[in-house]
Parts: sequence; structure tokens; C-alpha cells
Amino acid sequence: MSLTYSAERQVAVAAVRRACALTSSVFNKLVRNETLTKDDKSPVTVGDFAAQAVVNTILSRTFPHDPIVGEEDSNDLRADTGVSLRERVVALANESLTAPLQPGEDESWGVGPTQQRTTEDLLAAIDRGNYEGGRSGRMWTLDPIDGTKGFLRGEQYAVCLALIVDARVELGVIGCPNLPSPDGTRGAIFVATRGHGAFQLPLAPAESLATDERGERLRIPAFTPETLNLLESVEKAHAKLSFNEKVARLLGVTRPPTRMDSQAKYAALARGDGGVYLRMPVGTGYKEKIWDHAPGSVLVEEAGGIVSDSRGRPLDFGLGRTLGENFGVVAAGKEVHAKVIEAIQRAKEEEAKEEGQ
Ligand SMILES: Nc1ncnc2c1ncn2[C@@H]1O[C@H](COP(=O)(O)O)[C@@H](OP(=O)(O)O)[C@H]1O
Ligand SMILES: [Mg+2]
Ligand SMILES: [Mg+2]
Ligand SMILES: [Mg+2]
Repeated sequence: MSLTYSAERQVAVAAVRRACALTSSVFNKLVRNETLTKDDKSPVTVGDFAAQAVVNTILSRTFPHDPIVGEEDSNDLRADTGVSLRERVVALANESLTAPLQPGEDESWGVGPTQQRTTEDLLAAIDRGNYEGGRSGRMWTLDPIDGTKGFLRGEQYAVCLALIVDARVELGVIGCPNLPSPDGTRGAIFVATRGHGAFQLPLAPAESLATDERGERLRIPAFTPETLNLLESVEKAHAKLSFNEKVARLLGVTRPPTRMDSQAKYAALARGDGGVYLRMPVGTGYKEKIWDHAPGSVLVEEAGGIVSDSRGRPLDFGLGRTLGENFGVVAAGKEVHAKVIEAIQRAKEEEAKEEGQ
């Protein structure tokens, strides 16, 4: 029987919930100069930095020896020009960390309000995410805001945290503050532990909810070509959407794709809102990051699906901060997955012919 990782699950869910509350409140108050452009030209906001400080601080209280592979680092905040940003990040992180005990939190796991932290404490907490990753041992991987561009547009984004042990993702938590539910509300949290299923929980649990709440179990349903559709990125620079069109046609898909930012795509797939997540490289040599796929992959696998690269090879989380040699990502239910891998091969042949003409 696989381990249940119940302490890790409790702590990770609590940390992601606190970070989601933080990012939601930041969005409503965000001003233009609270966003920086990183060296790779991608945006990062005070919300990304503060959420990483909060999650890493909470993780480090209960698991002080676990290394963390986090997306952000404090270099830009430490630079002189970042003074006001730095102060905002510190205030936001402290507000979140010192907030009273939340429903669903269990102090016996070391989860709950903490003392105010100094600026240096919080910058150091962000930099706890500097671990290089690797094949052996325990490590966490954190994307404090996945889909920063979606976050800035007021659309989908996710706070994503996973525990990886010996290169295998054992636990994944994805908080989606803006994800709509059929009942008209917004926000949900998705949790999966390897061997123990995938679940959806309320983002903000009711006061009465027991701390060991399991939530609603998720299973990917069966699809026909008529009910199938693709889940894909909003950002054209992140995935080759023209290739997705070819694959959809070869699969006989008639419904238009659902475009959404972040690992909310994996969450949507796990609960049956869309049948395939397809992400093909745009051809710039970009290597996918482990924090963009670790929690989503265990969630979909525990919902009965398969996650691989576009050639059908397993994603390798043991190569460091990136997925290294993997080429693209395909996530889907078992039957659909096999058909997609086949369709990708045919789409590649078509493409080669077109290019040869
Ligand atoms: N050229 C590129 N190709 C593929 N993914 C990219 C990319 N540039 C950035 N990304 C990643 O795409 C993620 C968002 O995924 P999606 O397109 O599914 O919304 C970003 O996460 P962040 O927003 O956390 O930086 C970033 O890591
Ligand atoms: Mg980013
Ligand atoms: Mg990301
Ligand atoms: Mg991010």
C-alpha cells in the first residue's frame, strides 16, 4: 500500500489555501507598478513573490529539511529599485501568515498563524525555493502563481504545490481561485495523493468542516469524438496551437478548444471538463519546468488518466528544475490518450509534407 502522506497533505492544502486568499486579495488591489518583467521577459507580480514566501514559510515549519524547487527568487526584490515592491511583498506575506486559524487547519500538524517575519526572513523564505532538484530524495516544487498572465487578465491561474520523492510525484495540490463551478460559484482546490485518488475540495471550507475532509472524488469520464474537446494555453507563445488544430481534426473533434491559463487545465481534465490537455512546443528550445506539471500530472493520473510527453514517454521529474528531454505534454483519459499519441504522429507527418512542398 502506498503511503498516505497525511501530514504533508494537510500542510500543503493549508499553505495553498492561505496563498490563494493572498493572491485573490492582491488582484483586487494590484497596481501596474507592482509587476516586474523577468530576464526571460515573463511577468512576475508582488502576488507571486508573497505567495512563494508564505508557502515556503509554512512548509519549512513542519518540514525544515525538505528542499524546495520554487519558480521565483528574491534577486529582483533585493535590488535597490525594488524597495517599494519589497515592502509590499513583506506586508502581504505577513498579513497572510499571521491571519487567525482557518477552517480546515490543524495545529497539531504545525499549521496555523505564525509570528510576524522580518524582511530578511521572508526574502530567505523565497530563496528556500532555489533547490536545483534531482533524482533522489524528497523535494517540494512550488509555482506560487501559475499562469501569471491569466492572473493579470483576471482569468485563470493556480497556486501549485507538489511533493516529489525519488523523482516520482507523490502529492499534488492545485488551488484555482477563479475556476467556475456548475453551481455558479468560483474557486476550488484539487488534491491527489499517489495511490489514494484525486479530489476536489472547497477553496474556503465552511467553519464546520472537519480537518480530515476528503472532498469529492474525481474520475475522468469516457469521451466520444462528439463530446471530446482540447484544453490548451491562452498564450500563443507557450504552445503551438496550430498543431493542436491538426490533432483535433485527426481525432474527429468537432467542439472548439477550451483555452485557459495555468494548471487549471489539468484540474478541468480531472473533473471531465475537457478531454485532452495538449501542449506542443513552439520551437524556441524552451524546456518545460517541473512546477508547471508536477501537481497536475499526479492529479490526472489519480483521476484515471495518463500524462506523457508528445512521444508517449513519461515526464521525467528527476532531471533538475526542467523536464529536460521531454517534448511537449499530453494528458487525457486512458483510451483517449492512446488515440492522441497516434494523431500526433500523423499530424507530424502532415506537417513534414507541408514543409517539404
Ligand atoms: N515558451 C514557452 N513555452 C512553454 N511554456 C512557457 C513558455 N514561456 C513560459 N512558459 C510557461 O507557461 C506557464 C503558463 O502555462 P499556460 O500557458 O498553460 O498558462 C508559465 O507559468 P507562470 O505563469 O507560472 O510563469 C511558464 O512557466
Ligand atoms: Mg512565471
Ligand atoms: Mg507556471
Ligand atoms: Mg508562476
